[in-house]
Amino acid sequence: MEKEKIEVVIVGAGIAGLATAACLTMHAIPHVILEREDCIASLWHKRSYDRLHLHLAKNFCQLPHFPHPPSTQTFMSKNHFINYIDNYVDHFKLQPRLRCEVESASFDEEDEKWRVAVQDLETGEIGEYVASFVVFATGENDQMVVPEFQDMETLPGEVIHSSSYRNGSKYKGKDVLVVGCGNSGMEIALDLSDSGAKTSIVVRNKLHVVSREFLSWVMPLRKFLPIYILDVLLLFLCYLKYGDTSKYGIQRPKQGPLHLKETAEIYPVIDVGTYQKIKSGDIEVLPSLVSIKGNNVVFNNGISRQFDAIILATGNKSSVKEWLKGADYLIGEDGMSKQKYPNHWKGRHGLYCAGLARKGIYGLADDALSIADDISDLLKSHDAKKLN
Ligand SMILES: Cc1cc2nc3c(=O)[nH]c(=O)nc-3n(C[C@H](O)[C@H](O)[C@H](O)COP(=O)(O)OP(=O)(O)OC[C@H]3O[C@@H](n4cnc5c(N)ncnc54)[C@H](O)[C@@H]3O)c2cc1C
Ligand SMILES: NC(=O)C1=CN([C@@H]2O[C@H](COP(=O)(O)OP(=O)(O)OC[C@H]3O[C@@H](n4cnc5c(N)ncnc54)[C@H](OP(=O)(O)O)[C@@H]3O)[C@@H](O)[C@H]2O)C=CC1
Ligand SMILES: O=C(O)C(=O)Cc1c[nH]c2ccccc12
Repeated sequence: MEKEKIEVVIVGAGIAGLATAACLTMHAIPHVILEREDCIASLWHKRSYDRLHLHLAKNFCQLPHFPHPPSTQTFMSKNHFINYIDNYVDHFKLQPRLRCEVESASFDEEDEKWRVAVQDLETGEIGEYVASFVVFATGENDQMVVPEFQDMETLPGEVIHSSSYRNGSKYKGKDVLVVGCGNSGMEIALDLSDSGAKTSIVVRNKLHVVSREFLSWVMPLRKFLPIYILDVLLLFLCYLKYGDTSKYGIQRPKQGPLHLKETAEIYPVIDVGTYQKIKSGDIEVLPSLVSIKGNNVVFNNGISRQFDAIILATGNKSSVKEWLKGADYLIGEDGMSKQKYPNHWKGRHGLYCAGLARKGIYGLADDALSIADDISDLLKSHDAKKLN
């Protein structure tokens, strides 16, 4: 591949990258979207389980300039959302370059341009884009977090990460352990149990279980009421619904769910039926996993159990630090935006990040709008200077 000049390079054709491209299209700004996978929105197509429904109501889950029609269900299914993204791409005529991985990006002080090194994963060819602006939209969930447990390799059964789990059909009648009780682990445990697997889940820390409906009542009030009042309201409603969750091995943190989301970027667990199954004993809660010795999995309360399969629902992380160097002022150790919200999206010399502030879909939609507006303003002022 040759050297190619373009105004804006967008890294990642997830929804953040696509939204940014759509907003640039609205400003008629030339750009290219580079995507490592062979499809757009790879997280939704390839790295999520079948029964997934969005946790937030549809009005929090739409991309810029393309609202959901009134007929759309409140909590969209994964397939419905994928369909929406496909329509978005068609509507804005977006044409990402697939199977093209960005390997590095650096700013050339001399000609004040970004040099973005890419590899065509089909041909192995290396190429370069020269751009005035780079937007990285590589996601907060790009790489699996896989813990190493002592002697893990001695387990004869299957061990997979939650991103490879699709449904529970092959686990019927099997003993399955889910490690991790974030939103993925809790819903996968429910799915396994519904599919007839004998299901256990490791809960090693305190967490907030909140109802999806209650959260959707409280979310729109964020504009009018302080978080601590909303947390009191949400926890009161959850208490009426769930009672004291600590009786069943789930202790709530001292601080409220929305406060923790806001200050520590910890997502609450949105319950879609798992808690009832824990209460009824259909799903067993176990403490931290210590080691694996052949068939035996040992927990920190001393008990040891046997499992046919383990699903590691232990989360994901950003990968941007691997290829983007010299931007430590913008990206923290965790590969997420480091600058304070809402000014987290803009770096120096035309560098931007979209979707790395842990603000869900509507957060990345805001990022896309802000970034495209900013690039448009810069280009206009640049043109005005040239004319003067
Ligand atoms: C199972 C699951 C369910 C979720 N549900 C919700 C929800 O209901 N509501 C919500 O608000 N959020 C949800 N999230 C959070 C979710 O991460 C975001 O909403 C959204 O998908 C993020 O989009 P993104 O474009 O930022 O990242 P991604 O969708 O991860 O897209 C990033 C893209 O960049 C590509 N890429 C990465 N590095 C490179 C590189 N070097 N070169 C080229 N391409 C690269 C990747 O292949 C990927 O396609 C969910 C997350 C998970 C894991
Ligand atoms: N329907 C939807 O909208 C869905 C949305 N999501 C979103 O996707 C993102 C990723 O979620 P998810 O995949 O659940 O990842 P998370 O990072 O949210 O959760 C990971 C979980 O694994 C636990 N864990 C990590 N390491 C270990 C270990 N060694 N032993 C035991 N437990 C461990 C963590 O516990 P600890 O807290 O102790 O570290 C935590 O409970 C989130 O933003 C989530 O909200 C996910 C699924 C569905
Ligand atoms: O509003 C935010 O800060 C978000 O990140 C959106 C969001 C995604 N999942 C959630 C769960 C509870 C509260 C907000 C969110």
